Amino acid sequence: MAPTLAQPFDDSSALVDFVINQGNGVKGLSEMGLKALPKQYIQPLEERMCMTNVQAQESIPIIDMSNWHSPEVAKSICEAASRWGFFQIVNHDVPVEVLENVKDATYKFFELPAEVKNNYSKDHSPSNNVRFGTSFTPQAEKALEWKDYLSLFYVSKEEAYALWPTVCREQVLDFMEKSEVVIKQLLQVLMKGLHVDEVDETKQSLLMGSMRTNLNYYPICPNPELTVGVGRHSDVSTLTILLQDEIGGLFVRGNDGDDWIHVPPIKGSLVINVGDALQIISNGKYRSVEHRVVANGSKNRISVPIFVNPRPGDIIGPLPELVEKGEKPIYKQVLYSDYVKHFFRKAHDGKKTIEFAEL
Ligand SMILES: COc1cc(/C=C/C(=O)SCCNC(=O)CCNC(=O)[C@H](O)C(C)(C)COP(=O)(O)OP(=O)(O)OC[C@H]2O[C@@H](n3cnc4c(N)ncnc43)[C@H](O)[C@@H]2OP(=O)(O)O)ccc1O
Ligand SMILES: O=C(O)CCC(=O)C(=O)O
Ligand SMILES: [Fe+2]
Repeated sequence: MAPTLAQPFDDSSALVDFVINQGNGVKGLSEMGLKALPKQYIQPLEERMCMTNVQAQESIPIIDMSNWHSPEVAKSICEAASRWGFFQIVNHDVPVEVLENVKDATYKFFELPAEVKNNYSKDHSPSNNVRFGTSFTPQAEKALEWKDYLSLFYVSKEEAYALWPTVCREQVLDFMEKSEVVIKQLLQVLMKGLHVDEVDETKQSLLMGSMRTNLNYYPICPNPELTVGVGRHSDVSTLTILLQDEIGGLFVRGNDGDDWIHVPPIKGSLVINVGDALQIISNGKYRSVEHRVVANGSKNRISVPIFVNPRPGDIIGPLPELVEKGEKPIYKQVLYSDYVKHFFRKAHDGKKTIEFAEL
């Protein structure tokens, strides 16, 4: 029986069929006008956001990039990456219209009919490099997450033109291309902070040899307090460059390890965070920090992260420059694609992914 508002889903397989197999996603559930959250999305108490754990006085650093190569700015970037793992940048070189265009394109993609979006799902997409999905890894999760996404792994412009959805491909390509300048500035400063003065081609390729952009859509949720948009995790990237809209809802783990800090939307800014790959490469000097996204009861939210990564075939481990100076390595050498597969095969579990690389 087709789900209706009066008779939403008779069993779990009907929900999975509607949300995952038919490509309606949580956007489809939200637009049915459900009065209550389906039980599959109810998170255990300990995974729900509790406002008493929010540190309202704290905030992650906001860094003005107009003088990015000055010693003062470089120092604040390196300090933010080691202390917070997260910061926002303003006055960077990515034009504001590029940011606006990619947000509009994200809405355009999610407004497509479910059967069109479903052509990009794991079961139907012509390539693993383009994937429309919902939640994080539904087959491994006890409770699902209230998020739909399109994930685009960049290989070449030609492949993007051939495979990526027409409604968003140019805008995503433009966002990725224009962000490269700031990514290189940040990596140069961060490497200098490790006393690695030259980022040669080999190092550049290790740090930013592959890129993936996700378009995230968090629709209005009937009981936002019972679920999550994205559960606690750290990214597996080197750096993540995140564009969020004006709604808010991203929280970052505070320095004391218990509290959460909201990342307020700032028009024209980009949120930067250190991923596990950079924590490993820097032998723990720069920290990938746990973060999560809450669901919203009255507004749809979008975000567009660019995950800047090593290439899947790269071996990552603490930089030889650090170990040669006598630093004791705390991580082993791992094949990056093995690391990423380990991340994707389990539900979000905070900072646990990095244990895969610990010595
Ligand atoms: C989606 O919500 C998210 C995502 C994130 C992502 C954070 C990141 O940092 S993404 C950066 C990922 N790294 C790369 O893209 C590096 C380059 N790519 C690779 O190394 C490979 O493409 C691969 C990702 C390792 C996939 O390798 P492959 O050999 O093709 O193996 P598969 O069998 O296709 O995939 C393994 C396993 O992972 C699942 N998966 C793959 N890609 C994605 C994806 N984009 N989104 C979700 N899940 C993906 C796939 O389903 C497979 O699982 P099975 O159970 O089917 O075996 C952060 C937070 C979020 O909420
Ligand atoms: O939507 C956000 O603000 C963050 C999403 C996120 O953490 C991710 O996609 O890895
Ligand atoms: Fe993330």
